[in-house]
Amino acid sequence: MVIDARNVTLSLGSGEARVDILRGVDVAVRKGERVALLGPSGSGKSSLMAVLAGLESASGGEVVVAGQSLRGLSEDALAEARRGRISVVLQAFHLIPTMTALENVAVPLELAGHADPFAAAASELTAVGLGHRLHHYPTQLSGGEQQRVAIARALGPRPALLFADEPTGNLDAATGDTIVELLFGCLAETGATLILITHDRDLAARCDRIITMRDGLIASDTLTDPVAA
Ligand SMILES: Nc1ncnc2c1ncn2[C@@H]1O[C@H](COP(=O)(O)OP(=O)(O)OP(=O)(O)O)[C@@H](O)[C@H]1O
Repeated sequence: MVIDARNVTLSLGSGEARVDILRGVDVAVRKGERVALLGPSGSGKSSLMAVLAGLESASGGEVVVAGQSLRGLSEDALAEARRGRISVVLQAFHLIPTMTALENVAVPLELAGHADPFAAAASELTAVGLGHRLHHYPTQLSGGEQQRVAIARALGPRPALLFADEPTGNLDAATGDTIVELLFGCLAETGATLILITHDRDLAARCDRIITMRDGLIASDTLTDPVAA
C-alpha cells in the first residue's frame, strides 16, 4: 500500500471553537490506484488530503505513506519525505509571487536534481498551454493560468504520488479536458498514484475508485467499473 491510514482524526481549535474535522478515517491506497474523493462541501475532503500528504498532522491515528509513518515528523522531515516523490495541487495554488511561471515550475525540478530544470519547466508549461506565458508573474496570470502553472509544477518531477484538489476547478470545459488528458497521460506513463478531490462525477468515473466523505467520515468506498465509465 502506498498510503495506509488508520483511525485518522483531525480536530482543530479548543473549547467551544473545537471542530472535529476527521472523525476516524481508515483508508488504504494501492500503488498506481487513481482515487477520487467526493462529498459535500465541508465533509473533510481537503483536510483528509492535507493529512495524507503530510501538510497537516493528524490529531490521532496513524498515517503511513510509502512505508514511512508521518507521526511526529517535523515540518522539515515532512518536506524531505515529500521531495521529488509527492506533489500536491491545492485550491489556492501557492505559487511563489516573486517568481515567474518558469521559475515556479523549475524550483521542484531543481530540488529533485534535474539536469536542466529550466528547459524541462518550459516544456511542462508548453504542455499545459502556457508556452507564451513563461516569464509572467502569478499576479499577471488569470486564475485558470495560475492553476495550470500549479499543475505543470506538480507534474514536472514525475511524482510517485499526486494529490490534486479540484485541479480543473478554474478552467473552462475545453481547457479542463486538455488538463485532465495531460494528467491521466502522465499517470499512465509513470504509474503514479492519484488522490483527486472533485465535484465532477465524470472526472471521478475516470478514476479506479471513488471514496465519498460525509461529516468527517468515509461514507462509501467503491471501485468504478472501467467498462461503464
Ligand atoms: N483551520 C480550521 N479551523 C477550524 N475548522 C476548520 C479549519 N479548516 C477546515 N475547517 C472545517 O473543517 C471542515 C472540513 O473542511 P474541508 O476543507 O476539509 O472540507 P471539504 O470537504 O474539502 O470542503 P470543500 O468541498 O468546500 O472544499 C469544514 O467544516 C471546515 O469549516
